[in-house]
Amino acid sequence: MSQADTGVEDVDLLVVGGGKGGKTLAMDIARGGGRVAMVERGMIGGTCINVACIPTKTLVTSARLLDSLSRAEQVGVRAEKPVADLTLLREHKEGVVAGMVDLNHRQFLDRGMDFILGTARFTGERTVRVELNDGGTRVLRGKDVVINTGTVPGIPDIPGITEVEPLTSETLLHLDRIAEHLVVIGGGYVGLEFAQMFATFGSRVTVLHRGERVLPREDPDVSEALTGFLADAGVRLHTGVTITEVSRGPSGVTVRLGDGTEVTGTDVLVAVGREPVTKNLDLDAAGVRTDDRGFVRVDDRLATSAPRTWAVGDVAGSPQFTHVSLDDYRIVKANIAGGDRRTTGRLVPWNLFTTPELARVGMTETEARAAGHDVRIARMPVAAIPRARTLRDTRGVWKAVVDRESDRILGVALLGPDASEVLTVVQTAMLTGAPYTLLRDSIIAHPTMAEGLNMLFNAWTD
Ligand SMILES: Cc1cc2nc3c(=O)[nH]c(=O)nc-3n(C[C@H](O)[C@H](O)[C@H](O)COP(=O)(O)OP(=O)(O)OC[C@H]3O[C@@H](n4cnc5c(N)ncnc54)[C@H](O)[C@@H]3O)c2cc1C
Ligand SMILES: NC(=O)c1ccc[n+]([C@@H]2O[C@H](COP(=O)([O-])OP(=O)(O)OC[C@H]3O[C@@H](n4cnc5c(N)ncnc54)[C@H](O)[C@@H]3O)[C@@H](O)[C@H]2O)c1
Repeated sequence: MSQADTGVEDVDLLVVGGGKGGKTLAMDIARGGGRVAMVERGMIGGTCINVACIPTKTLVTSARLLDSLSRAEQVGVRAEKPVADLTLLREHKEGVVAGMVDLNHRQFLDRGMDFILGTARFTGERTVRVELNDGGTRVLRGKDVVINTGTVPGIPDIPGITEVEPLTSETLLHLDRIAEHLVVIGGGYVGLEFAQMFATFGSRVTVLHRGERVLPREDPDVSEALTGFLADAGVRLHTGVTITEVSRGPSGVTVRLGDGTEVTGTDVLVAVGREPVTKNLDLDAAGVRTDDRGFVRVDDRLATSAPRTWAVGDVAGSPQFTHVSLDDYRIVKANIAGGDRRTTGRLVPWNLFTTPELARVGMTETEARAAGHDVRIARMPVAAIPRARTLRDTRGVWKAVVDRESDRILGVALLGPDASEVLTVVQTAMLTGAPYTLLRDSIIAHPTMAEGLNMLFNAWTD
């Protein structure tokens, strides 16, 4: 690393914030011999492994085991009164997270990057000043700079909300207690995953959702099917609500609704979306423009308004999934090297890790019809799949949307056990442009959940 008289350290690549896309790029370029500095303010490995995907899915494993044990006798096993144990749950979650953080840290050092724990702030084009966590400052300038500072939980503008100090997806993971009655504001990904998990752990759970139905981007039949399974798990869902005020009293937190009714819980979780981490970055100094919500403005090459300054992941307004941040890395890596890779038209799968889980890729029926496709719809209960019978878990429904003219698969919604694994098979077929008949007519091993694809693409509703 070169250090001129000015005290500015020059590097080939400067990564600001160590999220999925940024850390992967930093490791890659450092391994190839480039001079790389990555600044991270505290979470080694980023949001996903510390306070988001990994801890939540680690706890989903616990909730699913409890769910399976509640049905143990159906599979010939007696399991006396299984319960969630707070201390063990915490140890389980912290063990998995610590293992991944440690692995990430060792990889950062092994690949030869300068991994800097501190908070970065721009002072000029492609230049940051870093307040080091252990004291002192450094100033770094990159030939290329990648902004990957992520998002944090948003707090809704509801009177009284700050005063009641609501839980967020991050603080709930401290697991100091299993709430007696958890009131969840927002029925999106975060709200629904936590709601079902805590209902299974033994909490009373009430979800208060603004829209007329949860997961409004999904077809109504799919979100209704999911809602039914949440109700079976004990989640009470109120849709179409307006929250007018929140206050804390002797019996807990009271949420007042627009129709005059009240819901009082021991704890309240806000899960109304996430905000970009750009406020204290002084992006103006770098010539980087943001949109009206604070996300970094990028073009479809993930270039910002400043030269050789890129943004990846949540902060760039990309769909908020770790695998998308990873794909942003592929795009920026190619473009830094002079290529022309773009985000336009990429096929993004995602999964909601409820039980059963919802796996999605491509268009919904509603979206496909709105886009002018003449569609065929295939729909099948999971109970039709032999593997589901052997699992004694026949909850769910699979749906496919196919273009009638070309036979190409436009999208699927798979609600059921192991749906997230089966999804990749469909996604791969879609990426190849194959007709649906590929999945209908391939030999798929029996008895697997994927075998259901042979059946789904024969289950036309019209
Ligand atoms: C509860 C929950 C569950 C989720 N589950 C899933 C899931 O199952 N699957 C999935 O694909 N996605 C999931 N997500 C979404 C996923 O976590 C995010 O999309 C992903 O983490 C975004 O990564 P990123 O690369 O944008 O940056 P992040 O991982 O957010 O990293 C940004 C980093 O920048 C650092 N930083 C910020 N400002 C500065 C600064 N000034 N100086 C230095 N460092 C800074 C932060 O400390 C942070 O480590 C979940 C999200 C939540 C909240
Ligand atoms: N399994 C996964 O991949 C996973 C899991 C969790 C989070 N995530 C990512 O994180 C993102 C953020 O998740 P999220 O659930 O916080 O946001 P979200 O945008 O998915 O859902 C928030 C919901 O809260 C509702 N809402 C907003 N304000 C409200 C209010 N005042 N009262 C009641 N309801 C209100 C909105 O209508 C919205 O549907 C997700 O969109 C997703 O990309 C992914």
